[in-house]
Amino acid sequence: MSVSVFGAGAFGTALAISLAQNGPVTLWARDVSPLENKRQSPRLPGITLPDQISITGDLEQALENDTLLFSIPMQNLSGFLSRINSDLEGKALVACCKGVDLRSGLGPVGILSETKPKAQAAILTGPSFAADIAKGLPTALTLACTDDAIGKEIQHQLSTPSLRLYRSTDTVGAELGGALKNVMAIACGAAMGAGLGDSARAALMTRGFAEMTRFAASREARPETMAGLSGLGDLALTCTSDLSRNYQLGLALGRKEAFDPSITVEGAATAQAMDRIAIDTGLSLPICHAVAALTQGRVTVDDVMTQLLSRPLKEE
Ligand SMILES: NC(=O)C1=CN([C@@H]2O[C@H](COP(=O)(O)OP(=O)(O)OC[C@H]3O[C@@H](n4cnc5c(N)ncnc54)[C@H](O)[C@@H]3O)[C@@H](O)[C@H]2O)C=CC1
Ligand SMILES: O=C(CO)COP(=O)(O)O
Repeated sequence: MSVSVFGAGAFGTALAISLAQNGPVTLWARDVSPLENKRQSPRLPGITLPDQISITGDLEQALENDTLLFSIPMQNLSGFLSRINSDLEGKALVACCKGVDLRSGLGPVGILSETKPKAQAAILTGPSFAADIAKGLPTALTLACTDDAIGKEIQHQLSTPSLRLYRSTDTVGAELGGALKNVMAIACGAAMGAGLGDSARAALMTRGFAEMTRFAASREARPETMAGLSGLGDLALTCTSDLSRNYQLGLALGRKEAFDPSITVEGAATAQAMDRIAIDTGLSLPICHAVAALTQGRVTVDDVMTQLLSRPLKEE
């Protein structure tokens, strides 16, 4: 089966580099010139693309392959898919992005399924920094697809000597884990940036995980998915590493420093999307609510901590 990756940012390029160990890969980019000139992505400087990767800006050509990976930021995924006229029947569409779409409240699998119902949607998600994947460092991810036979094919096709994929049929749980852990990483970064300490971060990670699990249960996701790579695994990575952009945004907010708005930070829009869902459904999602207010500049870290700590005492 042949593979195309759409989106030549850090993650799309890293995946293409890893997959090139298995055979030819097509990498579609909005702007091919930096890739063609230097055989490097500006988002992954210093890492040269292997010859197995063909770069193209021609959407139709890239769509000819059987398995299509979408590494486009979440808030742009729906708009990008609307540019594709074909129904992509018979193809496997693998979401490689994390978040909840602000307009629809859907995750990436939901967007793929709604836009291209004749194709098979799946998601590749879990703890992985693009630079680690591109360097061939060992990484384990979740590949979730509701059709287990197709999931098995994709799992084998996308596993490489350094990228180990675990399979699941719980696409809802997998997409929620990846989306929500970014919100929690902003909260943890903010706590650390404001000097609140490691104990506060541990509390936020744990209560954040409880919030993720509670919301996932309301969507009938499986608890073990939340406890796996796509949930707890990615939460642990993103809430504790300075390499995470979501955590970096949190640090900047906690330190009252500016943050470059061109950097892809999925958790900010996702917090807003989750806050809307919480209002609509009556579910309690206090950390999502706090991060939505914080990233929109409506409150300070001090306000957020006062709000969170003054909530009524409850059972764990
Ligand atoms: N960078 C990382 O370590 C990881 C990123 N991810 C996820 O991958 C997704 C993409 O993130 P990155 O690659 O890191 O971001 P990035 O900022 O490095 O790259 C985003 C790419 O998407 C392209 N793009 C943006 N809007 C587009 C549109 N409307 N049409 C076509 N192309 C468009 C940009 O040109 C750019 O090449 C995010 O959802 C992120 O959460 C997941 C795991 C690891
Ligand atoms: O999703 C990631 C790690 O699994 C990357 O995290 P950031 O988007 O916060 O950099």
